[in-house]
Amino acid sequence: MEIELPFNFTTFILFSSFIFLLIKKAWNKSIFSPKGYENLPPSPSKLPVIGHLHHLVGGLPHHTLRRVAQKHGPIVYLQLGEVPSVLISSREATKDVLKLQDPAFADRPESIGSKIMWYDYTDIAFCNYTDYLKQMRKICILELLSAKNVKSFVSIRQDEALNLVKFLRSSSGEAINLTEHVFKFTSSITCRVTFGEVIRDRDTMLAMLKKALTLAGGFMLADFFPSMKLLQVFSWDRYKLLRMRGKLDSILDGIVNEHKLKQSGEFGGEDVIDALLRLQKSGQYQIPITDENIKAIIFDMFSAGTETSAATIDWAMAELMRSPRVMAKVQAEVREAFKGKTKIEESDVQTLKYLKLVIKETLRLHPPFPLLPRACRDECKVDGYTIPPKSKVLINICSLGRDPEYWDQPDNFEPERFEAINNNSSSIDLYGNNMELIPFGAGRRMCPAINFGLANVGLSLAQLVFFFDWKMPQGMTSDDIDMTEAVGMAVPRKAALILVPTTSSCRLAGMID
Ligand code: HEM
Repeated sequence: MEIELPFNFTTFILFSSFIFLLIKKAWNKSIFSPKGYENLPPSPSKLPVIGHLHHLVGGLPHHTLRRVAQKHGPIVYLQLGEVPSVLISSREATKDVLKLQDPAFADRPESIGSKIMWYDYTDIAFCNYTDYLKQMRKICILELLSAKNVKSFVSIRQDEALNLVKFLRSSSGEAINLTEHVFKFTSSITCRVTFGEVIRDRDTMLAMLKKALTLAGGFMLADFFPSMKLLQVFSWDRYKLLRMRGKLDSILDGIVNEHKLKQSGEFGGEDVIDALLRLQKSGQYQIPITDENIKAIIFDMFSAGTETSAATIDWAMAELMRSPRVMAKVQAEVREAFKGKTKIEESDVQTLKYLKLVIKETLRLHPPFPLLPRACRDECKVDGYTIPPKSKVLINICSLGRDPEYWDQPDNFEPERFEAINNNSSSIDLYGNNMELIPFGAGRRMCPAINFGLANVGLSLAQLVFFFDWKMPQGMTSDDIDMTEAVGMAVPRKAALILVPTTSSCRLAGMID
């Protein structure tokens, strides 16, 4: 997410007038300094009006902020425009925020993008920690993504993995866009789980989602000056968001109404919308569930479930291609485990120890959400420093995963780091217990779908390396794989991964025909 800078002429005029007004206001009232707070965390140099915003320029925010932390320490106070913000980059401070003081930091920061697209924060991911959120998270964990339901999604997952394998077999020896097909794979699973089918508007929704996720990260210029309503009104991005929301609303209205007429899910006859409609009708919850709430939650599932898993599979394949040793080792493990089988079962995937390490290492280097956004409602203390009320708190998962204090040769892709005996990293899990590795977050806002996400990633990767050998397109080597990250809330790779699958017929025989 780079900051949107208003460089076209019309906005330049508006922007100049706005800056003039701000300077005047700031001069008179010093509006943006958090007055009265002693012992704020250390800060870099600050400019009038924009505060520390200039420190975000020059790359994606998790990288620019990592550089800020390297210079100023693990807890840094930043005044991003009008928004008091705190950057957290050490294991100890993260534990303080996500574990020891979890309830105090369980809100989410506001952003125009998430407010518009996620129904005024009535979803789960962007909602503050209110009674409504507690109720909806409970529903999500007990009814929608319970271990029982995640198991019942197995047939959907296997079906879609098979479709992917069949497509790749038909393209054997040809260069294909793996990124695109992996994205289709994860979005088909999320669609079928959420809507009961791969909806005809899937591609429109995916295109909207990509744009919405880019704008929802809280890095739009207007997000930094919430009191400047004019800036919001004239924001071109806000206009784009409102148009997208209108379109999204009519698609989701159609889907919810269809479900009201006919129960159409495929696992146990109930998909996520069916389950939400059932709970709405039962009236068993203290806070009534409205149709708007249902639309917010299903867009949440669709958005949180699609790009995160797709990006993880894509990064893992890119890393495996760049590391033939690891690719050979994981292929050997998977091929040995599936030898003689006629079907790949999820229970078999669960036994693949090295594959699990590959996934862990991928998530360490490439967490889909490198900056965990939290907010505190009241004044708090972290490591003795004052965190002003309503601060935006950004936990830099990317810094934690690559800190040389916690990891040997942190930039190397070395799945073995998690298995070495007498190595502290061997006991590190993904469940929010070890703050140096928290790709699913931690504490009461931790990802409620960790098992679902890991199952999607595990099954697809196992099939990709079991059935196929992978080569670079002619004239290219694995050094040509571009590992640049793209702008987006879940940070995917910028360039598509173009690879050539080849397969041996004996491995496919009996398995997919
Ligand atoms: C590799 C896959 C995934 C990764 C790495 C991931 C990561 C995350 C992270 C970092 C958070 C924020 C946690 C925090 O603030 O502490 C989160 C929240 C969330 N995730 Fe996931 N996720 C994945 C897959 C999924 C899937 C498949 C779904 C649903 C179908 C999902 C649904 C959610 C929801 C609803 C939240 C909001 C929870 C809240 O704010 O209380 N995620 N996820």
